[in-house]
Amino acid sequence: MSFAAPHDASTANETAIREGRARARALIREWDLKHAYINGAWQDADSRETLDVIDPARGDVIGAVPFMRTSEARRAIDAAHDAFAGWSRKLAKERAVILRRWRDLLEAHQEDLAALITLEQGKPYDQALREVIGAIAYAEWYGEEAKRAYGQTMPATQRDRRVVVQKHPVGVVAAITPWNFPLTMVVRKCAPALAAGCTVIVKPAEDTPLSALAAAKLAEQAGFPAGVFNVVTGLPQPIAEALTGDERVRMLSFTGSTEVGKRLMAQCAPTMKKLSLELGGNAPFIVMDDADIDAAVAGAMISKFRNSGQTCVCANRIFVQDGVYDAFVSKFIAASKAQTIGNGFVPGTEIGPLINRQAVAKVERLVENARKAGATLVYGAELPGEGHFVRPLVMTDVPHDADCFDEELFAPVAPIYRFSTEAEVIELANRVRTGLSSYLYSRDIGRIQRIADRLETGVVGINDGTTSHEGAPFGGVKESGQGREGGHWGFEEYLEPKYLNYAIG
Ligand SMILES: NC(=O)c1ccc[n+]([C@@H]2O[C@H](COP(=O)([O-])OP(=O)(O)OC[C@H]3O[C@@H](n4cnc5c(N)ncnc54)[C@H](O)[C@@H]3O)[C@@H](O)[C@H]2O)c1
Ligand SMILES: O=C[C@H](O)CS(=O)(=O)O
Repeated sequence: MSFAAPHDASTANETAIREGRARARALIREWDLKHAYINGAWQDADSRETLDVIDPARGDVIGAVPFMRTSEARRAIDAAHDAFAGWSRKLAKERAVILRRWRDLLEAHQEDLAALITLEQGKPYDQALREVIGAIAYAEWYGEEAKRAYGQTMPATQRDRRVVVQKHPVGVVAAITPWNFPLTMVVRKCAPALAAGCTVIVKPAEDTPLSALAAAKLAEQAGFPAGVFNVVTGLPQPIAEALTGDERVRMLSFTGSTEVGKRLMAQCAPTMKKLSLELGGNAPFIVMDDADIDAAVAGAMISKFRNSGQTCVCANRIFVQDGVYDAFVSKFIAASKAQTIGNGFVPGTEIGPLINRQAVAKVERLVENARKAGATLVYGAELPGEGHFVRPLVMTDVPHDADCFDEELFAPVAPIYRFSTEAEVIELANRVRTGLSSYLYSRDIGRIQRIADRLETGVVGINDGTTSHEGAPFGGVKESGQGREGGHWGFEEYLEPKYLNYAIG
């Protein structure tokens, strides 16, 4: 399968691309984003080796970061461990002030940070800006939450006893983050951890390390003490082995694929680390006969194609009930055809490139498998492609035993499945090993509640294709992970309760 070329390289588009790239590259240059950040110092790899960072839209090198391995990861653990006593003993209010400064700096630089995200990850600029706004929201939330690590007293069961419950920070936290939200995933983990009094070592995805380094630059300016916030760059395994194998690291917070999550879970077992795992999804998007079809199409477009289909909550299986199937399919194809694909810096672009060649190869494999299994490709032009661009693809008649029923497509490819009854679609929706998010379009409140009660996911969008909220407990069940991010739930992940039992004589 070949891939769409970016929309026409008109003068106006080329100017927008040139200016956007220039803005992002100026940030990389002026903030000197070519060193990792350990113990309050910007450091190179011990070997002086570097890893290139690639623009997924153009395929060219846009930067380079230190290729660090075990020794540098150990130095980061030393720093975080040494800094923990001082940071955890600060008043919650003192930590809150620094977090608020970090939030304000993220906001002050939001447009430059968005340009950096578009350059290293490829998403359209307006979506990148929304990502930065999302990161600001998490930093704001946890700057406030820092002061709410509330304990508890409880009625004594003996006259000469009193019980007091306190909350204590877990300790040193390792945070391993994905490439699809290169800034928000860092802030969504580090803000609650830092608010709780933990110290953090971040290992960002090797495809998108620059946003994490930019976050560190602003953390330094915000006043986090040396060793409290560290970023180690490089290929994952040697760094992750050091982080998971060291007993001084008391928690791993990981966002990424279920496959890697399982591996890291096993690596953490010997040192009994606390885990927060935000793993893979495979969202069912359910459209009932009584749904508002136009609203369902609009919601499916957002849920399917946001971030070029590269989010953990993207609709991965679209289920449409018999009575509205033909109407939905024709409207959805028309809307898909209208999507503007190309370089994320061009205003109005809705779909950018996939992150890398492996992602393109994966979607090629899944589409070819579905076609051979009997799926019909009802829209998806065979265009000469370049880079990592994949035009929106709509498939119908997809068999339930096609690989894409169980695997995340992580691309702008929409498999549509027909169903007849509530019971059938609930069984189909739940027939997978993951359970992160799901979507349900209906106007019958009884039907909505009946189905939502039985969907095996951590998040349900009701007549809505997006579900992000910094105060809500985001996370999944089954093989989508454990733990939650967002709100007080995300804060408690980084706290341990301790109860004091007083004999008062
Ligand atoms: N649940 C969520 O909140 C959420 C959010 C974003 C992405 N995801 C999931 O992440 C996946 C896509 O992201 P991805 O491709 O970056 O995932 P990935 O698992 O390949 O990589 C995620 C992170 O893990 C690191 N990593 C990779 N292999 C490793 C190993 N063997 N040991 C240690 N670390 C390793 C990577 O360098 C990266 O930093 C999808 O499955 C998506 O659903 C989930
Ligand atoms: O990709 C995973 C993100 O968590 C999706 S969202 O930004 O939280 O909706």
